[in-house]
Amino acid sequence: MSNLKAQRTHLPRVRHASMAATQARIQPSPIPVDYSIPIPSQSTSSKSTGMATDKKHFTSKRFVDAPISQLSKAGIKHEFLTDVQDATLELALSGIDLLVQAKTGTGKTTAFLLPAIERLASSRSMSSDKGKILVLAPTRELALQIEEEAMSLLAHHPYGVQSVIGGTNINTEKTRLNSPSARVDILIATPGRLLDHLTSGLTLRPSVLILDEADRLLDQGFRKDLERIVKLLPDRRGTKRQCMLFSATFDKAIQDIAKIYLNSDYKFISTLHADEMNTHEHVPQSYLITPLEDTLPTLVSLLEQAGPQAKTMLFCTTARGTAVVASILQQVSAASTQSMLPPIYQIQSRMSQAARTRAAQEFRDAPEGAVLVTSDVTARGMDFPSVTHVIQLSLPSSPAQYIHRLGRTARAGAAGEGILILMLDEQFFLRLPEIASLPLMPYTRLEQTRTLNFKLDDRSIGQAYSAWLGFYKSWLKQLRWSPTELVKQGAVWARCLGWPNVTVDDGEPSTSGRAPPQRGARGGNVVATWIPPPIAKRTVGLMGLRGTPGLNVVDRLDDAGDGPARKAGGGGRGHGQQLPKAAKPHTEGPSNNGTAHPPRIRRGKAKAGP
Ligand SMILES: Nc1ncnc2c1ncn2[C@@H]1O[C@H](COP(=O)(O)OP(=O)(O)OP(=O)(O)O)[C@@H](O)[C@H]1O
Repeated sequence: MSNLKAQRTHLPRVRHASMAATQARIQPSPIPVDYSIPIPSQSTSSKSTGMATDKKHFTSKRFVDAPISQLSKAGIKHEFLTDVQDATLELALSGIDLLVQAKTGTGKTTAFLLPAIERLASSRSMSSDKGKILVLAPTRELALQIEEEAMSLLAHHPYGVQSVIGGTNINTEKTRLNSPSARVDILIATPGRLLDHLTSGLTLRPSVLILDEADRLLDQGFRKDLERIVKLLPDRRGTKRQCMLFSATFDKAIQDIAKIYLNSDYKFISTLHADEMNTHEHVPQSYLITPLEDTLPTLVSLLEQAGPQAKTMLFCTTARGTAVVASILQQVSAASTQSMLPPIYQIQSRMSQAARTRAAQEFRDAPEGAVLVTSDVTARGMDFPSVTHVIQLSLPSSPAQYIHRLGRTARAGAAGEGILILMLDEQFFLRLPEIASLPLMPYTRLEQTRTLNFKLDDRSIGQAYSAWLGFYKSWLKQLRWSPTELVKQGAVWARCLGWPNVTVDDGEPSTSGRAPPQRGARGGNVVATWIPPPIAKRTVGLMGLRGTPGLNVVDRLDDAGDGPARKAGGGGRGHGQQLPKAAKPHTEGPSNNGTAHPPRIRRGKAKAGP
């Protein structure tokens, strides 16, 4: 991946040569940056990667000289303020409302926490009110990370912090929130869980309200929750509540919505210069176009080329997709003694919160050599140290999401590299105005891809297939796909994941006069064919795909979630199965990559989210 990284010249089980044959041979080169500000603790190139680093988001102002308390100074681990910290500190201390845009990884968390803590300290209020500073974040992991940073900044203050997030025991949270002796001066929350508390009796009177990743919190997914939360807080006009909204991305529409939360004299601060890209210029960004069938082998080859020392975040489109890709990588890694893959971790919203938190911690602690396969739950705000590579597999959900995901590398002036893998029809993404203006170059360093051996269970393939259809359904217009084409492509993906052929009785008596090799229970020919994974009628309806040919629609999935609900003596997929009436089996597509077909397992409780 890095051109300076040692590359393998020969990969095992070579399948075909250069993917890049049709792409221009342009080598991404980092743009020279200004290193004039001395940062003694950090070098300008990364020893492990040789990649360029960028210190230009640091100022020459020191925290020791900043207008903040000694208690706060004692808790800060950094020497120089970043540009966003410098640009916002005094304004935020004055109590004015702020809308702040600054690049990923430039220290926005300190930029909002520090002045909020200072205002609390200067009020000298030691009341036991909870959540005097209320911080909202879109994901649980981010809320936990902000809590950590708040604890560190509060190390010498007499104040306390608590997070309230979904997926954890709400009663434990309530006990602390109801305890008069527990200090919860800063409350950090995900919107859904905060609403649960507010609607079950928690009263908050925050004097500072902060929205981190504010554009995400104000977009469709969270907007209603946010409106309800604000209604459950005291009317802003009757209080002197300060509101601060931070993100790396704010489009015009979101800026307009943001005004609802801000006083009319709010200040908009952007540390992005007018002609500057929203991503870091020193991060080489490249894209790789591949047929859908080659996506997984390409991905594995990329990861192997990065080598066992690379610390990579690999973003997938859906939670179910993340789970199958993680499983495939784990199997590929375990199966080959020659595998160059480092340990594989996984985070997605279908996992228990305990497993998510554990995976995040393990990946955070890995000094180098790890892959975190993840859905968008870690796309924003997460500050994993030393991430050398960000790979985005298939379409990001928006240009803003591309920027946030890429921002998981090259943080705080460190080095990094981003690679976007798109299938052929997804190339329109590169032409979107916000993306076309970025320094994205064709990736030309992939020499070989290889054949993969893995096994996924029916349930996982079925779920990933269904999630895939759901994800791409919302991109049909841009992909120029009809619903039928979507279903056809979904079948290709299911085959890539190893959904195998079955033998069916076609119900047709032989007309050839010759005896068929085998007769089925319906008296017809037993033939090998391919039937897509079953998908519940209700899901098909919700996706707006009712009546689309090529789906294997069933009334409902069985308990295992991997086949039609079985009645005595029939249904289900397997040897000698009858063709479902609604199913038009799709028989094209690649071979199943040599995958086998293990037993079914029970399906867990359904949860929503990436
Ligand atoms: N003044 C500073 N000097 C050096 N490092 C800093 C400074 N301020 C913050 N950092 C470090 O920079 C990293 C990124 O900070 P932070 O997570 O707050 O960035 P961010 O701007 O919020 O990023 P994102 O947009 O991805 O949420 C963290 O590891 C943090 O400790």
